Amino acid sequence: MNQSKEQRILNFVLQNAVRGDPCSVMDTIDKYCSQKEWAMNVGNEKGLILDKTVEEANPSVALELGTYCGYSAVRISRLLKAGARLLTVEFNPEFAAIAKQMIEFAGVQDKVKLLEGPSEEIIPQLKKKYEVDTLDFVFLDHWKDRYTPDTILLQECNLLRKGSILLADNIIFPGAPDFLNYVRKSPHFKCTNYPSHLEYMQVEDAMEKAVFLG
Ligand SMILES: O=C(NC/C=C/[C@H]1O[C@@H](n2cnc3cncnc32)[C@H](O)[C@@H]1O)c1cc([N+](=O)[O-])cc(O)c1O
Ligand SMILES: [Mg+2]
Repeated sequence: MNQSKEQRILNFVLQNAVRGDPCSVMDTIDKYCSQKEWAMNVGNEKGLILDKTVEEANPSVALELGTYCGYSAVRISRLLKAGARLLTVEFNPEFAAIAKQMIEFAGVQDKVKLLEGPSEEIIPQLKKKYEVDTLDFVFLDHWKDRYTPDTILLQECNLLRKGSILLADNIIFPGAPDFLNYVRKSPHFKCTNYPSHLEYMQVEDAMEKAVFLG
């Protein structure tokens, strides 16, 4: 059976990146996806906005919705302080298996916990099953129509605290109009827009930061 694109990306990393070096893994994925096959990794331009926001949050506990191949899980976890952890949620078993190998190859497996399943099921389990008190940082990069319901669910589960930072990818392309409307209209969030470009393309895109005000 011929390989999936995600398997080809992983193989290219295993053969070309430096084991235990997160930056090498990120650069190798970006090289493959800009030169050979496009894929929906956050990429290096929006990745720099992600880096700065993670550094601002300096999270002890971070959540990512939509692991895909693990590019942003590697990107985020490489910046975490000692003892901090990233929980990343992925419901596609094939992508989860790829991401697990990507995370291990990058050497960040001790900082990352990959939770396999739909976000709407996992989020309500975070406190009891995964021993989360509150989340310091959340990266939303899963199906765009899940951004709003999951942001509401995070609040309902008391997983956000004053100052929790949400960062959402793809505000312009493919777009998350209802999420943008929701957070910008809500008195509970202070929003900032970061114009950028779609990964590996000269297409406008943006990220939105939404700080929870309690
Ligand atoms: O569609 C995009 N992203 C959706 C990402 C989806 C990823 O998150 C998982 N997922 C989805 N709901 C989930 C719920 N629970 C768990 N995993 C979930 C999917 O199995 C996939 O691995 C996208 C598209 C473009 N684009 O140019 O077209 C560019 C981007 O940067 C993108 O992020
Ligand atoms: Mg994205």
